[in-house]
Amino acid sequence: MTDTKNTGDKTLTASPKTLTLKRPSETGVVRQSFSHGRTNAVVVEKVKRRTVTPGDAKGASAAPSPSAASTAPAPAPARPAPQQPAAPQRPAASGQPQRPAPAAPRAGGRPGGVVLRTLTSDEMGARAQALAGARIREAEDRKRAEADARARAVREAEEERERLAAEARKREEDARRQQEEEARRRAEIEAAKRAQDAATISTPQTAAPVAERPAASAPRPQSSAPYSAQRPAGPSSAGPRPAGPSSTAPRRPGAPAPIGGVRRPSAPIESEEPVRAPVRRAGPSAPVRAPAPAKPERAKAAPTKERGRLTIATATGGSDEERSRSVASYRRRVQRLSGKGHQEPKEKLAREVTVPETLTVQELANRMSERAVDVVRLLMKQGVMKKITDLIDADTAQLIAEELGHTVRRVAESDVEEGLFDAPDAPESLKPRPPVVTIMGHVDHGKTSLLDAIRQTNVVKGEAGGITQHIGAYQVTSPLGGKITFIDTPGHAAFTAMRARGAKSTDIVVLVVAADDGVKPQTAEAINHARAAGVPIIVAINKVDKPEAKPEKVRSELLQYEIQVESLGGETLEVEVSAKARTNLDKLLEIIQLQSEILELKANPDRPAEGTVIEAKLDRGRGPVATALVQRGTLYQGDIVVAGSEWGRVRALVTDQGDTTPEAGPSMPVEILGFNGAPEAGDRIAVVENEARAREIADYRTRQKREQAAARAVVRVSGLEQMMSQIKVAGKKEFPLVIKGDVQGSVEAIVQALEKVGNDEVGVRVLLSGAGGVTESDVILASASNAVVIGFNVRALKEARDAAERTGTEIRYYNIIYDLVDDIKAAMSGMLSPERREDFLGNAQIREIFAVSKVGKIAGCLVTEGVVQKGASVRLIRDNVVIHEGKLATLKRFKDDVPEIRAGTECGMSFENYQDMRAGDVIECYRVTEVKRTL
Ligand SMILES: Nc1nc2c(ncn2[C@@H]2O[C@H](COP(=O)(O)OP(=O)(O)OP(=O)(O)O)[C@@H](O)[C@H]2O)c(=O)[nH]1
Repeated sequence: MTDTKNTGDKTLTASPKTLTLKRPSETGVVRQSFSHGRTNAVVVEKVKRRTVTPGDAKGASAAPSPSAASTAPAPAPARPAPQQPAAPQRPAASGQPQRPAPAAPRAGGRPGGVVLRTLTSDEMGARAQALAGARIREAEDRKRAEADARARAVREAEEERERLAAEARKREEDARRQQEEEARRRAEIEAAKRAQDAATISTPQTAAPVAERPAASAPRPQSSAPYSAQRPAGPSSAGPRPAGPSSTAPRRPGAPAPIGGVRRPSAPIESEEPVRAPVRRAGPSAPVRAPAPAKPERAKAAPTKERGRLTIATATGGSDEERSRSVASYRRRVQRLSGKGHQEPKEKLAREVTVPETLTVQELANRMSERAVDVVRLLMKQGVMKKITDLIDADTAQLIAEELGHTVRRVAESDVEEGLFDAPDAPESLKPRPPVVTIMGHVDHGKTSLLDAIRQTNVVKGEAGGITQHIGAYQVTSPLGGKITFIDTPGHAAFTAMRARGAKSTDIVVLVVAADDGVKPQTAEAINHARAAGVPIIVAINKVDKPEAKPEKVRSELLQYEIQVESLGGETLEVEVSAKARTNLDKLLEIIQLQSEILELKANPDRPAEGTVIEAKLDRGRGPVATALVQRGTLYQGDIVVAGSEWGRVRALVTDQGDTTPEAGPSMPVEILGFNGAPEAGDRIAVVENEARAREIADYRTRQKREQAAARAVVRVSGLEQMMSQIKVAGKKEFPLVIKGDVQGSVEAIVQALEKVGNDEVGVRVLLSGAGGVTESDVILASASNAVVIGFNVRALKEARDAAERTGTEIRYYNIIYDLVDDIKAAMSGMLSPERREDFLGNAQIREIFAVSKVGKIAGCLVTEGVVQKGASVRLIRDNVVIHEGKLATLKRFKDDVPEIRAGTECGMSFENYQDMRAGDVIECYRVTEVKRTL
């Protein structure tokens, strides 16, 4: 232990062994500067130590002054000295300076350690200065803390206000939603009542609306779970509304008053509005209740994400914590919570849906005003997998439409033609019209000559080969003043179909019979057509100028066909004419007019026109041209017309004289320009109200045509017989042709004529037929099928000629139908397989069978009849049954090969590839020759 005494200017330290005298030799003040701006002055003292031996101790002990002895207690005898020297003594021994130890109160309350000297005035000044600085800083800190507290209080008040405002909005939304729920529930109950479904209305109407929610819509978004779970607790647990900040919360004008009272600001909102994490986080007093597990995580993550973000709120001095949801965001959230399924169901409109025979899924959906995807879903439910572009039939469409609560009106596609033709006319609107006369008769009996004579024109000379090849229609004026329309039908059998059409649109048939030729097959045919059409006949006995003319014979021959002419006491008018000599032509016209007067032919001219196409062609300069006969109404230039699968706007009307006319009344033959394509002879023409209708009808007819063609292509097998015949047809050789003609009628006639040329084995196959020149595409089509192109009264275009040369396709031109048919017939004959003709040679009987090595079996025979020749065909007959047919391989007389053996001679025979001969078998020998056949 060491006792230290402060002796004023020196310090005496006594220990049992050593006594150290410390003298302050140097002192100073060191100023310490700290980083936070404070400074401290420290007094530094340097002490010199001197070590004294025990001998010196006396002197040393005697040396101190009595004052010093009285103040310093004698340490040595009072306290036991430590055995080992104190650690601090070592540095003292080394003579190093020692800093005074800080004064620490000892247990006895006496200060121990080094006694410091008093502070200097500088030190005191520095200390006072430091103390003053510290006080100033302390005051500043206090002020700052107070300011912070105030700002925090303001912020908290603001935040509280925001939260209450949000709460008020929430209450409004709740109220609105509750009303919607109520309305929806009422609607559901109404619907349930309508359906008279007792089960669905079993839910009590007085039940809390929120409690019904999950039941009303099973699949709810996940987020709606806490909402619905907590919702009942809200209004019930809220209790009476406390007067407080909530009463000042902004309320939307017109919005219903919040129900259920105001909740306490913290806990209920926390638990009910877990999404509002930022607001909750900001509140210092907001305890985090236990909401859905995911939500607090999101709330924690938010601050790190938003840290450092510059927003308007932060820029204007606020903080992120003060942000609140916008009304739109709130609305979105409410929508999300309520889910799509909770939207008030739209009132269902039951429609009358027009369902045609087929329609696409999309089309059906459009007609029902439903979503196509719903229709597809319904179809899938019924096991029908369809895309929206797929076609469905009317039955399926009806099923779907009725499932969706609509009514169905089924319509047929053919309904597009409804009301197109034959609308009845009021009797008072009917006015007399000219008769339409068709001239019929056998070939070369003078039909065209007669008409020509009547028209005083020369049509005969212009016709190729002198044969009428298409219908012409003309109007003439009778001597009695009235007009008569003539239709000139060709007389050749190939034109039967066209003639039949002519009869249909005819009021009177003039049957031309040549007096020198009498009644012929086609005369009879014409009679039948006229009868079938219910058209009266006028007999014109022609060529009476000829010396060999026998009109009486004609009259009597007609009796066979139940035509009794007037001169024989019958009702059929007859007149002897000569087209050549122009005799009795006026009489013929008079008779026609008289007959028409008897018929009282009338039509309403003041209605949209109807008519029949007599002929149609593709004219190079004028486009498609249809020769038509107007039968009812009046056709005007500019009218929209439909004929067959073609339609168009009438560009021009041309009379039989070649003049254009703005209109064509009943019974007037006229050429119509403006069709999109050439219609077919016999097609009925109708004027329609607009292009859309015309297009609809044309489309429908095109579809029908295509379907009919496809139906023809379908092979229907029923019964073995039909199957066999079809195999035969399938094996039929075909002569493919592409036929192009000047007019549709000619082409039709050619096709019919050629179809008659074939037989069971070979026949014509027309790949394409139509009016117009031979085009490049015709040639390409023909080359693909190795077909021949026929041009009747037309020529090939240059490109077509080039294509034909390139592909090696043959183009043949004709202007006479007979030549064409004969050529095709000859060509087809070449395709016939030659006829096999069998010529009997002789019979031989097998007497014995010899087995010869390397050769095989040899039959030893006797020729019983005729001759047997080497290489000839043979039949082996056993018991009258043919058991082998083949060739005779060897024929030997003894050992020599011979070409033939005559009856009564024995010989040896062997067959090609056959060994099973037996004694007693008969060998029939014959030769096969092939004969070329013709059609
Ligand atoms: N002598 C005489 N010859 C006639 C008379 N009428 C027509 N011919 C002749 O009979 C031939 C045939 O006349 P067409 O008018 O072409 O006979 P078609 O019935 O029209 O013949 P297709 O058009 O082929 O059906 C022609 O050579 C006429 O000159 C007539 O009254 N007297």
